[in-house]
Amino acid sequence: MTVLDTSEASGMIMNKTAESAGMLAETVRAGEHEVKIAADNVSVFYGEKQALFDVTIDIPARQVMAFIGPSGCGKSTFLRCINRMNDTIDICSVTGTILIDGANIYDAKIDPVLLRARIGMVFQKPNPFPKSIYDNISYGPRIHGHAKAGSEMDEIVETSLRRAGLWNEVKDRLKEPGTGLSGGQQQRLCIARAIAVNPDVILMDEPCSALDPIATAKVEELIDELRERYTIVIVTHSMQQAARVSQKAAFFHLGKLVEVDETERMFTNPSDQRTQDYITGRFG
Ligand SMILES: Nc1ncnc2c1ncn2[C@@H]1O[C@H](COP(=O)(O)OP(=O)(O)OP(=O)(O)O)[C@@H](O)[C@H]1O
Repeated sequence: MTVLDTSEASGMIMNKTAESAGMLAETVRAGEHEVKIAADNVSVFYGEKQALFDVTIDIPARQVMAFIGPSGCGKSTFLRCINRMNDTIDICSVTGTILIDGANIYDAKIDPVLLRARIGMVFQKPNPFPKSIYDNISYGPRIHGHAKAGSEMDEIVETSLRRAGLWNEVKDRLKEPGTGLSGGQQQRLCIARAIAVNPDVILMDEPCSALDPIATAKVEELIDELRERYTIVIVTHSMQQAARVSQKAAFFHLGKLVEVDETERMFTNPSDQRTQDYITGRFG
């Protein structure tokens, strides 16, 4: 694996260079939303076992797309393909292509560590570092060379916490440990941490499943605000949550992508019987 320097890698992955702008144009369909992520025939194997079958999907920029489907259908597996987290699982192999802004993220020249810095991820359970609130946010920008300590870093920390809707709650306790916050605050801290490295895609794997209804409502509100700036993909078990936060939904079943549509249309008028059965609670 070639290790690229940050500027080269971010250029390859995200910047609208002349080349990627040209490729991007190919991925934009007339009259549709700009495509941010284009997956083509993606299959995933855990050893001999195939978990995902030929998934082809376009994920629009600056919208929220929800991945829904019964347990074990491959939602998280596919989410992890988008930032190459599956690379960290020894027995896992991925075939097919995924383009982000027209650049193939599985290209041999892409360093997955740098890729993951450009694609934020928020997990089921809030997982702040055992560090202060400030250091939770400043860690990423520092190791990726976005800013040094000082006023520049203070500004990144404040902006990230403001965007995550947490600033007013923590501005007087930035030196206290992140783990001392409530569960909902910790999850918003993790979202702020993801935002701090200036990604344009944020992946969320059941981000509210460990939260109470009030904290869930806050995170959902936040997701709605964040879509102005970021492309968000969220795995959720909750149909209500998918309906509340997403504009598009993708329904997976037994490792196959069954249907992708506007969330509202999928929930009122699904085109596949399996989707209909799932959303009406017949299985899953
Ligand atoms: N690390 C792994 N090793 C082996 N098999 C795995 C691994 N991770 C997932 N799988 C298998 O891949 C399939 C898809 O799992 P995945 O976790 O992606 O589904 P999911 O739809 O996200 O499920 P859930 O909603 O329960 O989280 C399942 O059969 C699962 O057992």
